[in-house]
Amino acid sequence: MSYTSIWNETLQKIQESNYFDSHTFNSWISKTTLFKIEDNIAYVAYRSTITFSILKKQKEKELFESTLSEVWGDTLTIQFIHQREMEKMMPEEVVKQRTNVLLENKFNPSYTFENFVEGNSNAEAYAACLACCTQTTSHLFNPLMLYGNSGLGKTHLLHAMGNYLAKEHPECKVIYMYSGDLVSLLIEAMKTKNVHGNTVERVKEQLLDCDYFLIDDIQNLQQHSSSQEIFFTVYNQLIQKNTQIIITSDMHPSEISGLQSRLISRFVSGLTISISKPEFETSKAILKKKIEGREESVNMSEDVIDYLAGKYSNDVRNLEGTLNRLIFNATLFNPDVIDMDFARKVLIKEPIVSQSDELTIKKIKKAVTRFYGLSYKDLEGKCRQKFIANARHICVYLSRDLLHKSYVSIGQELGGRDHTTISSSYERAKKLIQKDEAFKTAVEKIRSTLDS
Ligand SMILES: Nc1ncnc2c1ncn2[C@@H]1O[C@H](COP(=O)(O)OP(=O)(O)OP(=O)(O)O)[C@@H](O)[C@H]1O
Repeated sequence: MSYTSIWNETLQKIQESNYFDSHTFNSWISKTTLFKIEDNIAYVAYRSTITFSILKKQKEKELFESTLSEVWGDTLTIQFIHQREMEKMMPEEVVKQRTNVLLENKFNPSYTFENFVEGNSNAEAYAACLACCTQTTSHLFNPLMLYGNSGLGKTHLLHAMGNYLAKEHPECKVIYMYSGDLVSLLIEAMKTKNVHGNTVERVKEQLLDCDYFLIDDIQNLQQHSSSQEIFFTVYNQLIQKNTQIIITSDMHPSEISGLQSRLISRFVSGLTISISKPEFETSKAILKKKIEGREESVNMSEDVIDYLAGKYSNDVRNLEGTLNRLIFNATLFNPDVIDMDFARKVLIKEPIVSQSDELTIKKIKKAVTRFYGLSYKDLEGKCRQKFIANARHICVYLSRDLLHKSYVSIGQELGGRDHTTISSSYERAKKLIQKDEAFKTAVEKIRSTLDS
C-alpha cells in the first residue's frame, strides 16, 4: 500500500468521524500529505500555517495518530512539517511520489482499437499494435516504433493498447509515459542524486517494473543528453528482460536532431512504421465514427462530411476540432441539418490568411531550422553532417517546389551557394524522397507546418 493510499484512508476515516466540520476538513485537513513512515514516526506535510494551528492541538494530534496507527497496523507518532521544509528534507520522497503519480496509468477510455478507424495510412501501425497486445510473452518485434505527423493517431493507439491489455491481460503491467514527463522526472531525480545517491536508481527500478513500456513523443528527449544516458540503460535492461517497448515520435528517429546515435539505432532495430495522413475515405470514416460516438444525435449532410474530410485530413485533431465547432454552433442555432450553407457560415469566421503570411524562402528556412533544431548559420554554412545536409536539401526542394524560385535566388539565401550546387541539391532531395522514408516524412512534416 502506498503512502498516498494509507493517508487517503486515514483522512476518509477522520472525515467520517465528523470531528471537523466539512469546511475545515475540505479547506485545511484534506490538503495534507503523508511523506514517509520511518522508525514509527509518520512525517505529515501541511501547506498552510492555519492547518498547522489546527493539527498541533493535543486532542487533534491524538486523533490523527490513533487513526493513522489503525490504518498502518502499528503505533505511530506524527511529526507535522511544512511542505516546503519537507521537500527540502526528503527530496527523494518527492521524486518517488511524483514517479508513482506518473506511473498510475489513466488511459483515455474512448481511445480504443474499436474506435480507431483503419485505412491505408495507418493499417500497418494498427495491426502491429494489436499484434503486440495479443502476443504477450514472445514478442515478434521489439521495439515497435511508430512515427508520423502530429494528430494522426499515435497516442490513440498507445492508449488503445493500454485499454486492451487492462481488459484482456490484467496480469501484464503496463507503463505509459509521455516523454516530456520522463525527462522532467529524470532531471528531478538527478538533482536529488547528489544528496541521496540512489534516487535515480530508484526511479530506474520503478520504470523497469513492467511488461509493456509505452513511450509517447520520444522527440522530447532531444537535447537532454543526461536523460538520454539514463534512458539508454533503462531501455537496454527492458529489452533484456523481454519487456515489449512501443515508441512514438513525430518524425523518424534519424531525423530527431540531438538524439544519440546509439539510441537511434536501437529504436529502429525492431519494427519501424510510419503513419501518414488519412486518405479521403478514411477521413470520412473517422468523422462518422466521431459523430456516432457523441451523446447527442448529429444530423450532418454528406456533402459537409465530404468537405471536412477533403479539407482537414492533414491532422485528425484539426478535423475533430472543426467538427466540434460545427456541432457546437448547431446547438446554438438549431438548424434542421448541418448542411453546406450552415457550415460555410460557421467556418467562414476562420482567420483569413493575410499578406504577411505569404510564403517566402526565409519562412521555409525558419521552418526547416525549427524542425531540425539548427541555426541559420548551420543551414547556410559548410558543415556536411548528414542531417544538416538533409536540412539544406529540404530547404532547396521546398523553395523550388512551392515557390518556383530560381536556383540562383535559392543559392543566395543559402549562404551564397552557386546554382549548380543548388540544382544538384534539388535532384538529391527528389531521389531521397523516393527511397528514404524518414526524409520523405521530414519533408511532409515541414510542408505541413508551412501549410498551417
Ligand atoms: N484513425 C483514427 N481513427 C479514429 N480517431 C483518430 C484516428 N487518427 C487520429 N484520431 C483522433 O485524432 C486525435 C489526435 O490523435 P492523437 O492524439 O493520437 O495524435 P498523435 O499522432 O499522437 O499526435 P501528437 O504527435 O501531436 O501527439 C484523437 O482524438 C484521436 O482519437
